[in-house]
Amino acid sequence: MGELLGVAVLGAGHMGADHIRRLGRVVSGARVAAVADPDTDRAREAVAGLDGVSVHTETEAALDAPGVRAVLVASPGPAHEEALRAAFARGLPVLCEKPMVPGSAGALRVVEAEARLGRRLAQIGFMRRYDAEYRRLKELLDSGRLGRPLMLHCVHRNVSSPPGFTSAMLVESSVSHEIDAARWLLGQELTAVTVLRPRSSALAPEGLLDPQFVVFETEAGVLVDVEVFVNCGFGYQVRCEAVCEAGGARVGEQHTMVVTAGGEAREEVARDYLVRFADAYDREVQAWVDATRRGRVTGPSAWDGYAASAVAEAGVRSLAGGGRVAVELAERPPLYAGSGG
Ligand SMILES: NC(=O)C1=CN([C@@H]2O[C@H](COP(=O)(O)OP(=O)(O)OC[C@H]3O[C@@H](n4cnc5c(N)ncnc54)[C@H](O)[C@@H]3O)[C@@H](O)[C@H]2O)C=CC1
Ligand SMILES: O=C1[C@@H](O)[C@H](O)[C@@H](O)[C@H](O)[C@H]1O
Repeated sequence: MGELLGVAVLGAGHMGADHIRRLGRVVSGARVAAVADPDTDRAREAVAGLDGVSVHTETEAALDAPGVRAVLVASPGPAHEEALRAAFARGLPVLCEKPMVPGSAGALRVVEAEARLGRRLAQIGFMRRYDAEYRRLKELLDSGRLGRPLMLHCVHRNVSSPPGFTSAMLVESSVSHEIDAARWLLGQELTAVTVLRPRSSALAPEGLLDPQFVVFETEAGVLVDVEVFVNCGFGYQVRCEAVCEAGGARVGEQHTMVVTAGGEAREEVARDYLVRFADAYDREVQAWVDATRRGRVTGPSAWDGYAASAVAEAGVRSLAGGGRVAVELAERPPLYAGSGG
């Protein structure tokens, strides 16, 4: 069906390399046209075996490379605002990894820049919305069969944190997924956050507050708790249980194979998000490619990215000893009516 969508990928690290593989070999309708990464060796390694990809050190050079019609941003969060603005300036649709921009001020600047364009160009990489289990949970909650949701209990565990991961990033980077998932599942904004600090694990790097226990309140009085533990050592686990007036539902427990041998049953645990959410990333990127080729923008919006950053920022203030911190959201521009919570 027509010409392949030429994509410029910014950042060829863990996520960028995986998205390059996905665009080049998994999804249909797209090809990698250009890659930008200051580490050109890493970029070249990521595109090995793919034809017709130009490699650059600068964002602008990649966006202006021949054949580029869309952008996938997989650079570190602090580089996202500049990348989004460069894409907007060229009218290029963009799939931007989370967090859209760390910090509410920069995230709001992105929302305002897109609102000035008068049309959506950005989709934010909250892939849980494309995970089969989370989608079933969303459908069940929306059906009303369980009555009104009262609480969500969430678990988010990583084997180990990457170098440079800070205590604030447990909220800004890891829990940003639960913030978006809760807003989406419940169809409500989160209005306050309290971050509690249990004693830190001996497996956590010196000075890292890990684990943390985060409690969100929503505008309709639902409580959402999240255990986030990014150096648990034993596996990647993401779970969510909804407790409603007429029943409950859990996701995230069966995403595995159970091996029975030698008189015992052994359950495999994913090692990381690339394994646990492989299908969700595939569906996310395929949906983005399909919509982009039809001239549409769907999925989590820049407003959803902003709301997640504003909630996370309140969480970081709470983590720093602020107790219960209220979330202040800017007025939602009409462009985003019906978007997210
Ligand atoms: N959706 C998800 O589940 C996940 C999302 N992420 C997000 O993906 C993004 C990248 O994370 P990782 O791949 O883990 O980081 P990484 O550190 O593995 O890779 C980042 C790459 O970006 C490059 N880079 C740095 N500045 C750049 C710039 N201005 N322009 C282009 N490239 C630049 C670095 O040289 C590096 O190769 C982050 O926003 C992160 O939060 C990461 C892991 C999972
Ligand atoms: O987005 C992600 C990482 O950036 C983050 O660091 C991890 O905690 C999450 O599990 C992963 O999905």
